[in-house]
Amino acid sequence: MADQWQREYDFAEKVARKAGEEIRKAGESEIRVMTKSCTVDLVTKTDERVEKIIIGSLKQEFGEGTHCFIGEESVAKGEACILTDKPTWIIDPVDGTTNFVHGFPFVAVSIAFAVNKELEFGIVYSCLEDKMYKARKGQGAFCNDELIQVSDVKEIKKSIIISEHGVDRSPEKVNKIFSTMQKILCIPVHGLRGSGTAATNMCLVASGAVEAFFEIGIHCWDIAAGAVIVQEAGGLLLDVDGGPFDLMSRRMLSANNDVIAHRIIKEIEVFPVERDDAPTHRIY
Ligand SMILES: Nc1ncnc2c1ncn2[C@@H]1O[C@H](CO)[C@@H](O)[C@H]1OP(=O)(O)O
Ligand SMILES: [Mg+2]
Repeated sequence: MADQWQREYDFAEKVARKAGEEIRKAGESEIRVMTKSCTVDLVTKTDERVEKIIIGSLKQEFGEGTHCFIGEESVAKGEACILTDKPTWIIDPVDGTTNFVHGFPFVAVSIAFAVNKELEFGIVYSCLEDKMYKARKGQGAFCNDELIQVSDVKEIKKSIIISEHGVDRSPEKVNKIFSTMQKILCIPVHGLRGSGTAATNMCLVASGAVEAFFEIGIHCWDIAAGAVIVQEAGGLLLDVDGGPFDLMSRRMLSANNDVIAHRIIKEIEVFPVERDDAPTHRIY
């Protein structure tokens, strides 16, 4: 059916905008910060409240029990993080919580929808910049309703690459992350960047501002919506070892093309992380 999921897609955009408005308003008053797995893994009442608003609105619109939900804060409170064949919303209410707490101006709402374990569409609302990124499978990617495309740069020495360092600060992991960054920086590339939100980072790949973004330790809700946007903008998604992308693996490389992707993969020092859908799942 040509316009199957169109109603969900249109509604998701409205909900993302409403969530973004809530985040903007909340950022103007005092933000009470709490921690989750460790002292640098931050969460606020806004994360929890906005997730409730998003899931509540979706349930009200589409009926209780018809869809499944994977939301960052619900999973943090012990709900399952398993992707089944059922229509499933994958939600990060505030991607870039650390940025939000500090007033660093990149914070995004990320909402994706999957059916039969395939992503149908993704919405990333970068709410402080007021940029609405969206893409639906087979229909192109857009920022504020204008078509976006990945960059056509093929020379790694003319690229900007994004990576982040996550919240796990064990020296062995930090060493691996910085060793990878050092090798990439010394190729040399034009620059290394990071906006502090994975969802926005993926939109920067999709809109051609950078050539690639990779991270190990990322969660499915950080990247599900961005994954559709990158692919629909002509980019590709891979595992950090060059294998197929797996949404639940917590390993992701998005790039404008396979030349850039494989040049970066040569430099990535992989370290183990527990899958999002591991039975013993712990967030960190
Ligand atoms: N353990 C982890 N490792 C790596 N990235 C993580 C992470 N936990 C969260 N992130 C996400 O990675 C980016 C910064 O590294 C943000 O998008 C952040 O999402 P969050 O703000 O929703 O927690
Ligand atoms: Mg996130």
